[in-house]
Amino acid sequence: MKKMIVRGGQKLAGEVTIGGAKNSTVALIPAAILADTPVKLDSVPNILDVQNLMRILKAMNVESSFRHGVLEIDPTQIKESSLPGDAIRSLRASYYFMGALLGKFGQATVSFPGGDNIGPRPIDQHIKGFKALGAKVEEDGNQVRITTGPEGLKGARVFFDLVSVGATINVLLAAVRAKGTTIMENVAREPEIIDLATFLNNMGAKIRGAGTNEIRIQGVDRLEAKNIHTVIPDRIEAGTYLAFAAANGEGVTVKNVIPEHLDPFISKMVEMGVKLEIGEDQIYVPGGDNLKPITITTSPFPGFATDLQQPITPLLMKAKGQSMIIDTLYPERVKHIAEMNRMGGNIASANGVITVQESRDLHGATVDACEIRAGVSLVGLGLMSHGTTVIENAEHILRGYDRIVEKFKGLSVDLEVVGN
Ligand SMILES: CC(=O)N[C@H]1[C@@H](OP(=O)(O)OP(=O)(O)OC[C@H]2O[C@@H](n3ccc(=O)[nH]c3=O)[C@H](O)[C@@H]2O)O[C@H](CO)[C@@H](O)[C@@H]1O
Ligand SMILES: C=C(OP(=O)(O)O)C(=O)O
Repeated sequence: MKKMIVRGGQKLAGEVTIGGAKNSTVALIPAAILADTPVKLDSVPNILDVQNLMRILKAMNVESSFRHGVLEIDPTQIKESSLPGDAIRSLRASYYFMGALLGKFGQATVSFPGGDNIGPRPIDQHIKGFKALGAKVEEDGNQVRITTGPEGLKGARVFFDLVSVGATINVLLAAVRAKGTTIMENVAREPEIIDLATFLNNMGAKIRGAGTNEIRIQGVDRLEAKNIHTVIPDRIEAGTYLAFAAANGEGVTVKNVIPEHLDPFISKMVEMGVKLEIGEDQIYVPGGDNLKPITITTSPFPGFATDLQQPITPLLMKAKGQSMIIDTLYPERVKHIAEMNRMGGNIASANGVITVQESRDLHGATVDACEIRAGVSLVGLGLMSHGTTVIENAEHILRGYDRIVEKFKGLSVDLEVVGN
């Protein structure tokens, strides 16, 4: 188990450069197996999810190498094989191999994925989409087996009952090489979906409408990578540093940001009274005082991201009065609350509403990361507290935060990761 040691009372100051988006990268890597040529991705974050995806690729005889943010993947010798269950279970996005393998071979056998423990995470909409394309889906214990007849996948119209990032991406991956046209309605509009569509279109795919609520895909026989694809900046990592800089900073510039991807988050910070200076691709945070409480309701993009409700919580704890969070996507995403209250917080959750009171007397404690965003929010709170905070199960944070120790060092903050 890895532990993160956070010494309280350290202020963030200086610059931090945001890495490539985890939630793009974890879709782009499975998508790479659809290519008939080697693929190169740039601005890839150095995170555990990438290492685990590389292990899954290796099991399929797909060689990959990762150096200085460049990930090279050679899927030309790919073989259908059984995939390592521990790697599959270590991250959510391993379920994208269902769509990608289905697109490539017309069949896939993949274990149920892992990912953050943030409440129920069904995959019924993914399965609905695969079935609409003509696949047969059987669940056998912990495995999902998806097959097609000799005809393979056939383009179809799919209407999703709810907006799901994962289902949109998974069905898109299957449809890219299906015969004919697929029309997906009520799809997610997250920037990471546009990034994936851009990557695939540059290889010859015919995907239109990514970023709107209807995507049309005309299946193609071949995909060839001609250029290196640069992953978009991680808006969740950016939001995390912006919130921590406002809560506990003395002037921080967050670089490599697409401010439009953070509109609802930025407007909530401004509503609190944080005086952000927003440039074309960077945001300066002078630190925040006399903050007003706010109410946040999470929703699919372009709404306030559920992945940022926990990272903004340390900032809400500085506001004068009670803030409220309603997480419509994951009402049970509350693992951080007990841990923060052990550090002197006063947070409660009832009937789907999280209430966050101002907390002045925060102190370090031994706490559990629980999951990626709960874990990182404890880093932010630890820095605002007296004494030392030890965050156990820090692997959760390292799943998705690129070179976090190095980045905090660049902000004059000394974090330590210990253990194996
Ligand atoms: C790797 C990745 O990109 N992860 C993100 C992705 O997760 P993920 O793709 O798993 O999240 P979804 O967008 O699918 O989930 C949205 C909501 O739909 C529900 N649902 C989803 C699929 C389904 O078949 N049936 C169903 O009921 C979920 O329980 C949830 O309440 O989007 C989430 C919501 O923005 C983010 O928190 C995650 O960081
Ligand atoms: C929930 C998240 O990730 P995943 O879907 O990979 O579990 C997240 O990034 O906040």
